[in-house]
Amino acid sequence: MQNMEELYQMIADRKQNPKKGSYTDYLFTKGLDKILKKVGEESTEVIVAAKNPGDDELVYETADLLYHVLVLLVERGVSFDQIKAELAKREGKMSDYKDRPEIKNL
Ligand SMILES: N=c1c2ncn([C@@H]3O[C@H](COP(=O)(O)OP(=O)(O)OP(=O)(O)O)[C@@H](O)[C@H]3O)c2ncn1[C@@H]1O[C@H](COP(=O)(O)O)[C@@H](O)[C@H]1O
Repeated sequence: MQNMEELYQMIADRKQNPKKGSYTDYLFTKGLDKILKKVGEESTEVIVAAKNPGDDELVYETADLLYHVLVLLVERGVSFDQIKAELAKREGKMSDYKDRPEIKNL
């Protein structure tokens, strides 16, 4: 069982120590534009899956999207701790969302 942080570390390790034949290595070799294209494709697939009945396709496509987002973060040098810190900052602060100016102006 792999949690998100472990998967991030595995992907980061692939970048540091490329493994021939690895799909992750293939993405890093292709570069940022290819990774962004995959994130875009996988996002669309999640949307389509969510509109279809049943959970299996949605679960599968969400796992694909999360993996590709983690590859993107590693490629851009954003650490998993940065994401955790951002989420932690929001903890307990988002319940008054209706008072936030950017929401009011929608
Ligand atoms: N979690 C994933 C994971 N999720 C999805 N994928 C790959 O993402 C690809 C998505 O499928 P697509 O059909 O959209 O893409 P494709 O046609 O294969 O590729 P493109 O030609 O579109 O680039 C598949 O090849 C999947 O194998 C993943 N590949 C690797 N991992 C994990 O990443 C870690 C490193 O794995 P390696 O890449 O094998 O080193 C391991 O822990 C793996 O479990």
